[in-house]
Amino acid sequence: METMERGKAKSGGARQCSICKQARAALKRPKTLEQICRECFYSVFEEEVHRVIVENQLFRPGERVAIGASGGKDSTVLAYVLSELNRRHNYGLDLFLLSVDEGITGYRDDSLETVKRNEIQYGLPLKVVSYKDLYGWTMDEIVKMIGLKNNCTFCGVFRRQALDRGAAMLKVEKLVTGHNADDIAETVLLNILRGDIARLVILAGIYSPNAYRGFAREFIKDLERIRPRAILDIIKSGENFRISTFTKMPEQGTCERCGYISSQPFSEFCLHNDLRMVSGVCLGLDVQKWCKACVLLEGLNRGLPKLGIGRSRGIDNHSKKETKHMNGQNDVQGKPCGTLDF
Ligand SMILES: Nc1ncnc2c1ncn2[C@@H]1O[C@H](COP(=O)(O)OP(=O)(O)OP(=O)(O)O)[C@@H](O)[C@H]1O
Repeated sequence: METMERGKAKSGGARQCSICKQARAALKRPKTLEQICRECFYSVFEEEVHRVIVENQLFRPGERVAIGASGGKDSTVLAYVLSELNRRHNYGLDLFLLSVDEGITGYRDDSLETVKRNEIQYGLPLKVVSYKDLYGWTMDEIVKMIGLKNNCTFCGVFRRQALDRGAAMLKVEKLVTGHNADDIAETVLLNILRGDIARLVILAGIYSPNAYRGFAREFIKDLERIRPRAILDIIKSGENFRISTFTKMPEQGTCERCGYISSQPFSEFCLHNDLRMVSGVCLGLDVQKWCKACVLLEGLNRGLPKLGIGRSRGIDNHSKKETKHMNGQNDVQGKPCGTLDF
């Protein structure tokens, strides 16, 4: 969104809001190219969210809905807008804040303070679930064991499942998370760049920042500078993709170990990656239908943290050593190991 500071410099003076025709315009909306004031922006934004909720029949009266609350700007806006619209339009929803405490000192403990303030401001009950309680590990402890390189995989997979588990504890029918247009456009672009069309359809996952995403972010921000609508158009393209009937879509199942959602059974992962699979036993584990969180956790608990972290080109020596160590034998055939990205 372009603020009027830049616009003013170009036009040489402040403009009037094109909606109320009274206040000074504070920003220019990329979506409509209108120059509008702060108050009018709030009301059109809230009205648009309401329209999306109604047109897509996102909720039913009486439903229990959890808001994934990280304490960041997106979920704070989401918590505010949803509680406000629920009250204003009588949706009849029972709203809750749900926070996952990953156990990252100096980061999540700070943002949880914001969520606690939201609990009071919006009068929404808060449930906090922690990695320590759910998995027995904090992210700080995981990083100590595995290092900085692959920790995003643990954080992302555990967070996704922790939200599912928190939602089950709250007995909610729905869980909503906050995503801004930049994030969604990046995700569309990344999925195209990775050739991951299945993900493009479901726009799945709460992604953690990584270097590749950083490049995608810079690229779309550059595009936006040249053409303000670029971000919205990337999203539109993502929404309008037609998937060929040959594209294999991820199947959702239930993890046989923890009972939560798994989008690709670990047995399939073993087969795809040429790991020996004999009647449901892969790497000595009975992993016929394990979710990725369970595989990662098993790796941590066995002191084999790279178990379940796939590589797209060849299996590295460390992983080979780990899998040998687990079985005492040559269970891994040393063939390429695909990226495990649920
Ligand atoms: N620790 C968490 N606890 C609860 N919900 C979370 C947590 N982390 C992420 N989410 C949910 O997933 C959404 C997207 O998370 P992401 O990590 O992409 O952060 P973000 O885009 O910076 O959002 P935010 O500004 O809300 O942190 C958040 O808006 C929130 O709804």
